[in-house]
Amino acid sequence: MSSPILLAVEDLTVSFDGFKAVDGLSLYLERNEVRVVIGPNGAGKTTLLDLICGKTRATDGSIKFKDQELTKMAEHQIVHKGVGRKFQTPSIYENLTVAQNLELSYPAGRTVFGSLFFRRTAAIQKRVQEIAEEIYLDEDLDKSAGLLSHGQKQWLEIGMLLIQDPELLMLDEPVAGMSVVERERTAALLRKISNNRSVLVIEHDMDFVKDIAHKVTVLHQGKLLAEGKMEDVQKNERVIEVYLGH
Ligand SMILES: Nc1ncnc2c1ncn2[C@@H]1O[C@H](COP(=O)(O)OP(=O)(O)OP(=O)(O)O)[C@@H](O)[C@H]1O
Repeated sequence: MSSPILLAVEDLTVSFDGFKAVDGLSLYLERNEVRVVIGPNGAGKTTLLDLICGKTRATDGSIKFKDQELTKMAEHQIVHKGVGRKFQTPSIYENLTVAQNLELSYPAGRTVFGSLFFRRTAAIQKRVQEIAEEIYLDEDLDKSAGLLSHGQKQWLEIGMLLIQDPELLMLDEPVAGMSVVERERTAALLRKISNNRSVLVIEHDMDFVKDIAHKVTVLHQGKLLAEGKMEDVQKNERVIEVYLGH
């Protein structure tokens, strides 16, 4: 049987000119877990995701994904291992349709960029349809992505990651700027996604966090301040002092 731990971060540190944005952090993420990382501005949340996806190099410590060390790998290799990352601003192709955006993200899609319109195989179309249903965009497949609402654009980008079937999906503030209804649908989407993959989310919206988190990790000044179920973390006096009380 495979280990329940999908991602093991141990003693991770990154120092920018002597300033430790992430400082001796350890964190273990299980398969099918939704983990939310919270903490005040500058706590090191985004830097943690940057380290895991290879955008930033660690100064010290280790990041193991399925027992393989990621800290020395290039970003594209990490993607290939099964780690998907969504940044705060959606990076979709606004002048292509929803379907085309998804097709381009299909694992073989980029290599057929030039001949995209001739290579819509049945397998790709089926997968695009499945993903579009999952992200609530199956009725908008032929719509230009630029015409979608802000929330729909966020879902499309999640779909563009899902079509690559990552085992770990990382999202930076996925519901920022979304309406209440869009937030609820995003929570349902993330719960569904985690049936067969792990999700690591940075979020400031506490109602949303309560809705999705199996466990919460609180960072403060690059270090682990608290970790556990949201109901317990909420009662932690230090967490209230540095973050939730504000
Ligand atoms: N490349 C870099 N060079 C120098 N300092 C950096 C770099 N990247 C991040 N930092 C610093 O590290 C600290 C942590 O930043 P980070 O963006 O990870 O915080 P955060 O918890 O995501 O905050 P927010 O909630 O505001 O997004 C900040 O003080 C930031 O200025």
